[in-house]
Amino acid sequence: MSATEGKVITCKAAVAWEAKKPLVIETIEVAAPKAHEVRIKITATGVCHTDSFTLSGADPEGLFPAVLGHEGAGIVESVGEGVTNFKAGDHVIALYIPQCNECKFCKSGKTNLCQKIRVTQGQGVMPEGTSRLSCKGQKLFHFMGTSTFAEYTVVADISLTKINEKAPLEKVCLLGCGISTGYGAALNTAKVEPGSTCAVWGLGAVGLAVGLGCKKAGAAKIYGIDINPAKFELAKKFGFTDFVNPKEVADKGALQNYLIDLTDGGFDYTFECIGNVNIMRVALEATHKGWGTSVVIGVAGGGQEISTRPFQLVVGRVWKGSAFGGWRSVSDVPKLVESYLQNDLLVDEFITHELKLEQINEAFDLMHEGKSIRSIIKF
Ligand SMILES: NC(=O)C1=CN([C@@H]2O[C@H](COP(=O)(O)OP(=O)(O)OC[C@H]3O[C@@H](n4cnc5c(N)ncnc54)[C@H](O)[C@@H]3O)[C@@H](O)[C@H]2O)C=CC1
Ligand SMILES: N[C@@H](CCC(=O)N[C@@H](CSC=O)C(=O)NCC(=O)O)C(=O)O
Ligand SMILES: [Zn+2]
Ligand SMILES: [Zn+2]
Repeated sequence: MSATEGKVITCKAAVAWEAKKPLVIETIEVAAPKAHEVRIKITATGVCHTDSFTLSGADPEGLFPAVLGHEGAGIVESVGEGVTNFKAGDHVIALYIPQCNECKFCKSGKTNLCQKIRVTQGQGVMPEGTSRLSCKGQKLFHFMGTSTFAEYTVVADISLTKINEKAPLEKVCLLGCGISTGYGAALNTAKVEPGSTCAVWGLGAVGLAVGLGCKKAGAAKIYGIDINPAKFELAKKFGFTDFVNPKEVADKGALQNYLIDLTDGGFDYTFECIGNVNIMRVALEATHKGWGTSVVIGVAGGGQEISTRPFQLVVGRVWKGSAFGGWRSVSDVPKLVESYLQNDLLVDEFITHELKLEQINEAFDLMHEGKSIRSIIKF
């Protein structure tokens, strides 16, 4: 039994008091876990573009004040009543898509989108309806069921997976979102085939991981498309074979037409990893007539809509979306950790910066300046 079990823990967290404002390092209170909840000591968290998206105010589900962060790993500090699958000391990764194995979605075998606690997760509270986080007497909202920008957090016991203790938590925390998302979008959602041609818009962690997935699937060509050419050299490590900077071909007409000419009819698979609805259209229309598949991964702001001529679909192009790469979180994330430990999945190569919690706003700046792939906050 830990010394803190059953007690409120006072610790540091980066609090998002309001949209569009830098995070503030505060002392917060983290209440003990209730039934079917687990309190974790977070040891490391990545900073994903989705954290920035929500902080920007564009997320219709964005609530403030909140503790953001959803790419975290750590060690179980204590468990609430009825928790049977975790104990203090377990090494874990927090999961923003849970896996209950009981809901209609889990039982369908057709999706990884467990809906057991999705409503309360979107309301920024635990499944029982209240928050475990507070600061200066004020309630803080949870974020994506994880809130990993804090030294301690509380998650539902279905929003957590136990991993091999040999795995370095400050690396494999990235399997809680970006890497798993891109890798799985290629393997599980698109189901890229050997010999195919692929194109990825947006060479952040998500896009680079799509490249890894396409390479694993045996793609013949993997195009990286980004307006920041500084990403191209690094992307070669992730399997990318060719690069296009849209700014450099802007005088050659619509990008999709340019790419269709360049590739003898278009790509077999394309992936949008930016969150830009105009690029989602370009990515769809750059796929090959008759069979091309385009996967939307990027998250676009509230009110944004995608459009294309329906004829694009009539003639066989397929538009799909992917959340967390289609992985069934509790079962699959430990397997991804094993792949990493067996040198079958790159993880370290995504990490460009290691920062302290006090430096978390620098992680957002580095992302916006295009200077980072992933910054890791080490606690
Ligand atoms: N569906 C899902 O499960 C998930 C979705 N996401 C979303 O995926 C997207 C990517 O996330 P990160 O890799 O963390 O972002 P990031 O900010 O690290 O990378 C985005 C990249 O897009 C490039 N870019 C921006 N505008 C562009 C344009 N017009 N044309 C070409 N390239 C352009 C940037 O230069 C940058 O390299 C975000 O929208 C994020 O919210 C992230 C994780 C999971
Ligand atoms: N809250 C947003 C949608 C945000 C979103 O699309 N989230 C992705 C994960 S992004 C991770 O970095 C996702 O998997 N969504 C599935 C879900 O159930 O939320 C909005 O309301 O538009
Ligand atoms: Zn993310
Ligand atoms: Zn479920």
